Amino acid sequence: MSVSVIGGGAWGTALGAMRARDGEPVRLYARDAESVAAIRTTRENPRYLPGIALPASLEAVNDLGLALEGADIVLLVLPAQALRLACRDLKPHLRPGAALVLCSKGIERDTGLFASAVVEEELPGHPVAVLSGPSFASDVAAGLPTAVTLAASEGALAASLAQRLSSPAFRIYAGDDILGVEAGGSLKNVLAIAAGASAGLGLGASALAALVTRGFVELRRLGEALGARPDTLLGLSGLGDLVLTCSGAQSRNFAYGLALGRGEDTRTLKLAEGVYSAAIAAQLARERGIEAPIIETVAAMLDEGLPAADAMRALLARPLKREFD
Ligand SMILES: NC(=O)C1=CN([C@@H]2O[C@H](COP(=O)(O)OP(=O)(O)OC[C@H]3O[C@@H](n4cnc5c(N)ncnc54)[C@H](OP(=O)(O)O)[C@@H]3O)[C@@H](O)[C@H]2O)C=CC1
Ligand SMILES: O=C(CO)COP(=O)(O)O
Repeated sequence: MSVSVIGGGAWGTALGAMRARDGEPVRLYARDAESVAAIRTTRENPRYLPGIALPASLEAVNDLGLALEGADIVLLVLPAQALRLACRDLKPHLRPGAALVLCSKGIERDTGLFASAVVEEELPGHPVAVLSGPSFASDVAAGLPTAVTLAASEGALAASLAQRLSSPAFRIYAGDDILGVEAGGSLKNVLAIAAGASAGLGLGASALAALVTRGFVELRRLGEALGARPDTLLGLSGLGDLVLTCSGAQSRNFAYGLALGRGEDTRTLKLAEGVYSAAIAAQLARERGIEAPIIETVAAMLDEGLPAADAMRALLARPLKREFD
């Protein structure tokens, strides 16, 4: 069963390198011809993963047809907002029955859909799984130990993909709660922006712990309202990834919040999926009558220009209440 990776950014390159480390041939599609040329000649992806040597059996290509030729397992590793259009480009080249493993962590802004629902609409008939959990691209590309979740609606598919895609340093736990995995992976990015803003304002480690904990309450409330199972949200793809992403500036979402807190320019920062998911996450919460003040506050900072200091003051000024309702 051959594996192809679509998306030559940090995460696609890291996952391709992880699979190719033991000499397995893996094709990595990047739409940017310069990145492809650089990977082929220097065995590095200088734009997205500088300084990390890529295995020789990872073949970078700029042609979707070639990337997907004979591929039985296709990892889609794209920003959530780019996924729908990319699916339309992939469609004519996909092998019938090829399994699609979705690696985006975000909510489509215009529809409120997670990746699996987008792919269901655009590429019906393909078996679908989602891969998510605490895993920085640079750690995985460097071969450091990582554990993540892979969920598919059929348990047998999840188990076989987990077996096929795991490596000694990349442990994949199988599951069947696609929506739970997607909700955790998307909402933790929004919450990490709040954590970064708190750090950028110099509010200290205690405030950070409070934000992460109360953020997790929101992740659980909204995740469950969207149909996630409680256990999933407590697992690697929920609590696990929230903890990692709120742990420091190695996270792009945390780094984005840090810049907001410090009043720095955010325009040149790397992809932070939470920026694109915050407003729709807040809307999904409102529509379901879910109290999500941290998510609402992040959306207000991003979309209404609410200064980070005012945002944190507003959170602190909320009426006191029981911890658990
Ligand atoms: N980085 C990480 O540690 C992790 C990331 N993720 C998730 O993976 C997803 C991708 O993130 P990541 O790889 O880090 O992001 P990057 O910003 O590093 O890379 C994004 C890649 O997607 C490509 N791309 C964008 N739009 C399209 C398109 N329409 N067709 C083809 N390629 C396209 C970009 O190409 P171009 O260069 O031409 O713009 C680029 O190669 C996100 O949802 C992220 O949350 C999940 C786990 C870990
Ligand atoms: O999803 C990630 C870690 O699990 C990567 O987080 P960032 O996108 O914030 O860097």
